[in-house]
Amino acid sequence: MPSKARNSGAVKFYNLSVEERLRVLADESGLQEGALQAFTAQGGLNVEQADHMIENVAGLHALPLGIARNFIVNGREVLVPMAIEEPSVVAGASFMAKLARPAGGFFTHADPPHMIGQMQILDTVHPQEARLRLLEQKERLLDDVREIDPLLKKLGGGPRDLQVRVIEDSPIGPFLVAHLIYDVRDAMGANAVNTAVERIAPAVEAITGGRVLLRILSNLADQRLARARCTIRLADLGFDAFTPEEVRDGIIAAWAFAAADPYRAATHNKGIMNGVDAVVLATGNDWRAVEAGGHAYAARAGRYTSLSTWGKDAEGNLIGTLEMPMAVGLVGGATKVHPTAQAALKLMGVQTAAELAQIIAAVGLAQNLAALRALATEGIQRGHMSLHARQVAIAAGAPAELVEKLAQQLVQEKTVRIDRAEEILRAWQNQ
Ligand SMILES: CC(C)(COP(=O)([O-])OP(=O)([O-])OC[C@H]1O[C@@H](n2cnc3c(N)ncnc32)[C@H](O)[C@@H]1OP(=O)([O-])[O-])[C@@H](O)C(=O)NCCC(=O)NCCSC(=O)C[C@@](C)(O)CC(=O)[O-]
Ligand SMILES: NC(=O)C1=CN([C@@H]2O[C@H](COP(=O)(O)OP(=O)(O)OC[C@H]3O[C@@H](n4cnc5c(N)ncnc54)[C@H](OP(=O)(O)O)[C@@H]3O)[C@@H](O)[C@H]2O)C=CC1
Repeated sequence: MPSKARNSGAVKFYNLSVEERLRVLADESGLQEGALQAFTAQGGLNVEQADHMIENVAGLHALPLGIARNFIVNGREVLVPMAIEEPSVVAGASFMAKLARPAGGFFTHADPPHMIGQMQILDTVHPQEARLRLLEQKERLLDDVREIDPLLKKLGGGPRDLQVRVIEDSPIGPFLVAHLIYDVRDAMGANAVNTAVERIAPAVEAITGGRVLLRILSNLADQRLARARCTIRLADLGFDAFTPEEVRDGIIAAWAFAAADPYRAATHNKGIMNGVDAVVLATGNDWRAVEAGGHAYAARAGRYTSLSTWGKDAEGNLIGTLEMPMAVGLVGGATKVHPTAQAALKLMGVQTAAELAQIIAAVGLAQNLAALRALATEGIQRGHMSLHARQVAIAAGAPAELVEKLAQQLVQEKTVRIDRAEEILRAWQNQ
């Protein structure tokens, strides 16, 4: 069901209580009363459910779930759930989505959900000849794979290609690698792919005369890229004493640093992953898989670099792009089991895994912009630390009724430090 969210920037959402926010979200998304119950402590994952998810369960580990506002993705208003412990990320994403709105928000698309299953083929007498034998039998092998999963076949998924290459230089000498390209539809796809490569391995051994050792999905899902772009009008970039041109050119120079230097690129991409991981996590998807894929893709040319690009268009507006592997699903893993993940998907109103992947790319790009805009102007600490101050106040032992007051005091003093927070608390208690 598509989300009916109206212009989510119209409400000062962050000034509401948690209960009021839930009511606003239900109203904006057109969901039934109670559909977002899973966002509350009473309605989320319980220990009994958790006990069936992993091993040796001893309890639950909760994270804050915030909602990024103002996102327009391909013309549609989207409310974006983000599970993250770090202050200023949700605010930064919401702010940049607001800046992107006048030029239409985010424009995204994604490749078909093609995942790669790898087979490592050892002990062939002549790897190059074995490669050709395998390619000659490609259609027969793909036909065999097609029959493994009738549901996926019915849904329009299944095998798409078999690619074979020889790795000439490895610590154990040359060997053959086959990639089964598999359309996993709305799944992340690890299980379907792993099943398929394990099933066809004996046939691969018979054809090549070799021994198939590893049969496993590759997390470098470079056949399943998600892409997002946005334009920020020059006029909307001015900020404090900084002219729009200074902000734009600062952002471009900050990106150039990441494009050219891996030490900076790691931090730059961490900023992108602040947004990406938070949505991946909120929807019950495997963030290790997305992280591994993203960083491997960033190093694909043999040198680790930025996942995004920033530049200017003919009118001088700022333009940003992000392209990265996005292996996320709507059906498998924890997405179907975790009640909060189910509610998060409903709130976004996504129908396909590809649609979810595109929203995640948009959030990654917005998050990158938030960090670059702050870094290239006032620095990261003012915006970040003023929101971080509440966490420092809690860590210093402030009771709930004093958290906000203490945080404000720390920000005012420009000393967001736990020792100072403890000192202030002691002074208040002795009054
Ligand atoms: C934090 C802001 C947004 C403040 O920015 P500001 O200028 O103080 O904000 P504002 O009060 O003018 O409000 C502007 C908009 O921000 C949002 N906003 C504002 N306050 C809130 C709030 N309390 N709760 C929710 N949303 C908030 C909201 O959308 C609001 O619009 P409105 O709704 O009022 O029309 C800005 O300073 C910012 O974007 N900073 C960067 C945040 C960031 O990148 N955090 C990541 C943590 S640092 C890191 O891990 C990565 C890094 C930095 O190393 C990556 C890298 O190096 O590239
Ligand atoms: N390297 C990695 O990243 C690895 C990750 N994992 C884990 O794998 C999990 C994700 O695996 P995944 O295979 O997605 O999950 P599942 O196997 O749980 O779910 C996918 C299955 O759901 C069924 N299905 C129902 N409807 C659809 C639909 N519309 N589109 C596609 N499939 C549908 C299909 O199974 P059927 O046809 O059989 O009913 C499909 O194979 C994650 O938990 C991840 O952590 C595991 C191993 C390695």
